[in-house]
Formats: sequence, structure tokens, C-alpha cells
Amino acid sequence: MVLMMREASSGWPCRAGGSFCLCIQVDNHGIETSLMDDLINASREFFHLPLEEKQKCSNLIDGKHFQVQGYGNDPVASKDQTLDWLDRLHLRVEPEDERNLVHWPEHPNSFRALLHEYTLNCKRIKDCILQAMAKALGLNEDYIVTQFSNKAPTFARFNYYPPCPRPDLVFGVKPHSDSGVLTILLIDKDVGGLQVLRDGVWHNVPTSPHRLLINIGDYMEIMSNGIFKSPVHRAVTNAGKERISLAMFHGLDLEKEIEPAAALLHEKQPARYRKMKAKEYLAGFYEHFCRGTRFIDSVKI
Ligand SMILES: O=C(O)CCC(=O)C(=O)O
Ligand SMILES: [Fe+2]
Repeated sequence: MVLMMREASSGWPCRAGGSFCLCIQVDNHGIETSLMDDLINASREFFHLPLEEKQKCSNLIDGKHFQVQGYGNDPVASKDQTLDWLDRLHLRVEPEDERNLVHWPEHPNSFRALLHEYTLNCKRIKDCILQAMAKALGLNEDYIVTQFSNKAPTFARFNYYPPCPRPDLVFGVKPHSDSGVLTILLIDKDVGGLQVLRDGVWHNVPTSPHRLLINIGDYMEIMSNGIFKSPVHRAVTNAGKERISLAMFHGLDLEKEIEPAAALLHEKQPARYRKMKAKEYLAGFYEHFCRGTRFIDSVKI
């Protein structure tokens, strides 16, 4: 497979003191454009269904208790939490034998097969990019790929942003970085909204049909000991048009310890991040996300 990696806009990836804020656009990724279109259209059909139908895949148990998978909104941790203007469908797609199909829409009936096919393609692309990144860090080519056990979770999150009457008051998704190793993001091919923060300024990510956007996540920032930085990004809303994006989050086994790669450390370059299990990281990540802060800032040494 040949990957064309391009800087996401002039000046990216941004370089600051020997570190790279990595947000990469990928063309020629080998995924059939019809698969991408069919999957996004199937998810659009799902989001357009009546609420009672969508709630068959709800992320609330008994209408009350939040669980990570399913259709709905973010958990509400406190009364003063700022909520985002989106509906989402969040599904664990890997490990394949741990899929919980209760949350997977049955309508439209093409949805499940399309998501399965897209997941396989993303896995291939993820491995290819992670090998290139390991080499760029001077590590063994397979160092990062082998951090993923057969229990490593991948989540697909379909984000649906309805038109918003007051885009000046609310984000589609508030500023954050992604938690995992790497996110493969398919943004709406017509409607913009994604912005990335660089040197304190928000930059619009241009739409481009079938191009994938790769964001490295906080785990990768830690493993690279801060040489790669996870980009802070957000989605803004607009009053006129709905928007859909699909994020594939590639995470690590919850019991896995996340720490800077030993081969990158030496006396003059000690570890800059505390070691912790993925499950502890995720707990801290969600707590901070709800408050609009970043957990990674509190694991820096
Ligand atoms: O909708 C977008 O473009 C961004 C979504 C996003 O950042 C996420 O799902 O983590
Ligand atoms: Fe994100």
C-alpha cells in the first residue's frame, strides 16, 4: 500500500522544541470511495430515524445510567457541564468477538456489514502508519504495533451535528485531544467544522471527499515521550446544514501500562510522563473531558 501523507495545511505538522503536533491527511489509502460513502449514508439514515427507533441502541441503561457504547450524548457529570451539540453512535468494533450487537443499528440493514468492512481497512492503515511513526522515532518498526494485544479496543464513533440555531453559543465537540494511540477520522465531505489549534490559533480543516485525517492520541504522545504531540481540536456548529463525521479510535488493552518507550530515554532525556494503566488513563480522560480540561497535562512529570 502506498500512502500519501501531506501536511494538513501549510506549516503542519507544527514543530515546537523538537516535538511535532501530528495531524496528517492521507490520500491513496486504498479504501473504496463507495464503501466510505455507503457507510456515511447508512449512518445518516440511522440518525434520521425517529427517536424511538434510535433509542433501541441507547447508551443509557433503563433510560438513566450511562454506558460508553450506544446511541446518545456524552455522560453528564455535573449540572454546570457544558454539553456539546451532537448526537453520537459509539460502538466497540474490535476485538471482533467482543462486539455487542445490541448497540449496532439493524436499520438500515447494510450498516453492520459496511462498518465491519471499514474496520478491517482502518486496521490495515493504522498498522502502516504506526510502522512509519516508529521508524521516524528511531524505534524498531514494529514497536508500536506490538503494543496492541488481541484485547486492544477500537471504537467507531459516528458524530451527527444537526444544524444549530446559535452556533455562537455551543460547540459540536468542545476542544480536546483524543485519548488513544491514533484516530482515523473521516470528516463530512461537504460541510466543514473541524478546527485544529496551533500556536493558540484555531485553523479550519478543509473538507476533501474521501481523504482521511489521522490524529495521534495521548497514548502516542506518552509513548513517544512528547516527541509527537496529540493535537487539540474541536468541531464548530453551523445554522444551515447537518454534518457527519466518523472517528475510529485505536486504543490499548485496559490492563496495558502506557509509558514512554525505553529506547527513547537517556540521562539527558528522562521520561516526561508518568506510567499508568490504560484503564486509569481513560477514567481520568473522561473526567477531564466533561470539564473541558486535558488529563494529559496532569500526567506530565
Ligand atoms: O467531527 C469532527 O470533525 C471531529 C470529531 C472528533 O474530534 C472526535 O470524535 O473525537
Ligand atoms: Fe477528537
